[in-house]
Amino acid sequence: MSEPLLTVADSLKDRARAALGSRNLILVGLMGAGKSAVGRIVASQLAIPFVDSDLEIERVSRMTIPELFAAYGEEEFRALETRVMKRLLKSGPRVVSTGGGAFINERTRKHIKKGGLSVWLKADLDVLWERVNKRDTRPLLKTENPKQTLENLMNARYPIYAQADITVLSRDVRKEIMADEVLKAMIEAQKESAAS
Ligand SMILES: Nc1ncnc2c1ncn2[C@@H]1O[C@H](COP(=O)(O)OP(=O)(O)OP(=O)(O)O)[C@@H](O)[C@H]1O
Ligand SMILES: O=C(O)C1=C[C@@H](O)[C@@H](O)[C@H](O)C1
Ligand SMILES: [Mg+2]
Repeated sequence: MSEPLLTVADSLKDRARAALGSRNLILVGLMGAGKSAVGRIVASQLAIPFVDSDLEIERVSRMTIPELFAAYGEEEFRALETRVMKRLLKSGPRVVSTGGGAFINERTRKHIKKGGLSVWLKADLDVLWERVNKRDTRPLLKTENPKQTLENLMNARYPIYAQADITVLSRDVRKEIMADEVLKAMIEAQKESAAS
């Protein structure tokens, strides 16, 4: 009896999984880009563990992120984020969705660069705003004009996110489609590095 043919979707997952090897896949980008939502789907497609650094920080500190910011300030939060990220990236493969500021912090960025393949989910202001304005759980956006703050963060941070290994445009399409785009970009990046 002949083997069943692989479907296109299966081969996409298998090829992306092979491209990753034992490295971690680390999603970076601004609040609302879809790191948590898309990362979870990508991990399930690749059949590897998923971890969200914001949730892990909340788990180990037994505090929410707004509580951490209020009690200790951003600097302490960043120090905790660096420690958590270093630990999460020690062994792979896994998909790690980061908090929006993780890749911006120099020490955390070093761990991410060393810890695997980084993917920037890059979105425009309107897409981000549409997603983040529904909840007020992000301390950095508790300002008089949060949309302007988001735009300022984009201007300051986009040149740094651009250092990620791969950039995927986070558009206003279903999360599953975005997850497939991440898998395709992983395969393309592997082809390019094999050719160079
Ligand atoms: N492609 C998408 N289509 C529709 N909704 C999306 C998409 N991606 C994300 N969302 C929704 O937008 C909101 C923000 O997404 P998510 O929490 O994944 O962002 P994030 O990049 O992890 O942000 P943060 O840095 O704050 O953790 C969520 O409610 C999520 O379900
Ligand atoms: O963009 C940021 O700096 C942040 C994003 C969130 O994921 C959280 O990590 C926190 O609210 C800070
Ligand atoms: Mg998130």
